[in-house]
Amino acid sequence: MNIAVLGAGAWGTALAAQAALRHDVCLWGRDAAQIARMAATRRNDRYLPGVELPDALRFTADFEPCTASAAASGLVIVATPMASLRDMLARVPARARVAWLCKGFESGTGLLGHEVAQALRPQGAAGVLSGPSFAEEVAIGQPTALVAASFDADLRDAMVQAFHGDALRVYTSSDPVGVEVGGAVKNVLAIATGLCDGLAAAGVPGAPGLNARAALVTRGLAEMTRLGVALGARADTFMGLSGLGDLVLTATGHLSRNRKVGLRLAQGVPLAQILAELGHVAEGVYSATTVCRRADALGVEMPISKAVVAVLEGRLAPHEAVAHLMARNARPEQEG
Ligand SMILES: NC(=O)C1=CN([C@@H]2O[C@H](COP(=O)(O)OP(=O)(O)OC[C@H]3O[C@@H](n4cnc5c(N)ncnc54)[C@H](O)[C@@H]3O)[C@@H](O)[C@H]2O)C=CC1
Ligand SMILES: O=C(CO)COP(=O)(O)O
Repeated sequence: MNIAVLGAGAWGTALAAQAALRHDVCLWGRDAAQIARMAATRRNDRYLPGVELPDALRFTADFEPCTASAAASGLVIVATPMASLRDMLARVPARARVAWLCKGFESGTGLLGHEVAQALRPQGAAGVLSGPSFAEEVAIGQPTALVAASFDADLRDAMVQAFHGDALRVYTSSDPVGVEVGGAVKNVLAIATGLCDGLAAAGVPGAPGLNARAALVTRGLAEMTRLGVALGARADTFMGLSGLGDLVLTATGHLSRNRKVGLRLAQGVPLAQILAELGHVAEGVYSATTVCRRADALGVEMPISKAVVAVLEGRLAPHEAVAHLMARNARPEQEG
């Protein structure tokens, strides 16, 4: 299969490297100098240091030829952050089957990826590839399970054909709404668990511990599911790879950038400094406000996400956010 991967960050590079073991893959990046370095060294030292990239992987800074051949009969994968999805979808040829890897809500419009795609390419096959998958592990062939979601069965099959292999298991889902809500909200919740664990590590008296982290993950899953169902998702999607699976990974895994944001905020480091040091996108920082805005519009309660927004905006200190959550009234665990 002919595959174009658009965006040469950590995740685009890792997935392109895996797919290049079996397919003709072209990795496009906007920075011509970085692409030239990658072609010369067969490494991506800026975003995925220490990983040897396969000889067969092609690199280019030339958008049209890379997407034209994949659009004809293959697959185009958008691997940029959410903020650039609209721009990428507008540039990809209309006839292409296209899927994206980004996890978030579009700032400003508040749209999920499939909503952006519906607005820009109402007739086109579009989908999302998600699930618990740190780029660093996928890049070196460590076992990983993903979920390929689309309303279009043909596109789901194409994603399986492209990526299912020895190290990657690709499951399918016809619920892109649920898959996208899971991917977006788990980033916000990972900031929350990072905040808790950061307070504990700092030895703050009465700081939340392991009990609190388990409670955050579980109640976070409940609020993620509430929002998803209100947006038209199936509740059982949230018990799958893109919901519970990715939430557990990102909320507890030390490789998570979103979790790192929470840990560093708990140490009192200013957000701007954290983002500058990170060197990668942490989508939860940009999606948190939108998550709450969409939830408010639907009358969905999301107390953990709201506490994260208050900390990101500097309205609550991390320990105050925890106290705020603990002060909520008692309620039934299951609603409805
Ligand atoms: N890193 C990971 O383990 C995973 C990341 N994701 C998601 O994938 C998306 C990308 O993440 P990463 O690759 O990790 O980010 P990253 O921060 O490592 O790299 C982002 C890449 O996108 C490029 N980019 C940014 N704006 C662009 C534009 N307008 N046009 C073209 N290229 C542009 C940057 O130059 C950079 O190469 C995010 O939404 C993230 O949540 C999903 C699963 C795993
Ligand atoms: O989505 C991810 C793993 O599935 C990556 O999470 P972070 O962006 O928090 O590193």
